[in-house]
Amino acid sequence: MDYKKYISVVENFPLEGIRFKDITTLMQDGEAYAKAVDDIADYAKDRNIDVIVGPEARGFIVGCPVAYKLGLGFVPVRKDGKLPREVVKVSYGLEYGKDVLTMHKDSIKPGQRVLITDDLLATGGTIGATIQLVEELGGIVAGIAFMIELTYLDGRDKLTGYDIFTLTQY
Ligand SMILES: O=P(O)(O)OC[C@H]1O[C@H](OP(=O)(O)OP(=O)(O)O)[C@H](O)[C@@H]1O
Ligand SMILES: Nc1ncnc2[nH]cnc12
Repeated sequence: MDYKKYISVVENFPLEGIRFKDITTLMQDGEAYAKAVDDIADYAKDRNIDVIVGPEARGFIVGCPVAYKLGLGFVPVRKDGKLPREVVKVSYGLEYGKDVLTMHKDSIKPGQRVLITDDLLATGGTIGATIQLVEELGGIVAGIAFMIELTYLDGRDKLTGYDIFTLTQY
């Protein structure tokens, strides 16, 4: 599928100079959204995944339907102050800011094989922080899947040693 046909590129959002890749137009199209989920689920199938992990908010849009399709659980990674029980925390930088991510301490069991999902790989800050949280809990990052990769930001360089799958690249 030519995913770029369904993704909108918005200039200067949310800041001057950023070319925002908007997946809401892809999600609006049932066939394109289903194909994106199926392609990521196919990638995950041979990787012996126990659980899917995705960061708020767009990581949920990708990870939850993949988890449902594979019959697996989904663990949310959330910004600080959103999860009600004991958490592990990490701070990280993004293409346009800085934030703190958290995960419930009991959400991953040591040795579980994890697929991390998100809509987009930019600088790799969000996924680098998500990997740190998963590994702090003893999880094994068995794969990382994105709909979009912004190759000009070299996010992959922060993720060397991990298996990365992306549906389309800019
Ligand atoms: O590779 P990075 O430089 O970390 O950038 C990519 C991240 O930025 C966006 O999330 P954002 O923090 O804007 O939050 P949202 O999903 O809640 O919109 C996007 O959904 C990725 O998670
Ligand atoms: N250029 C971009 N478009 C959409 N989401 C993003 N997250 C970080 N950079 C982004």
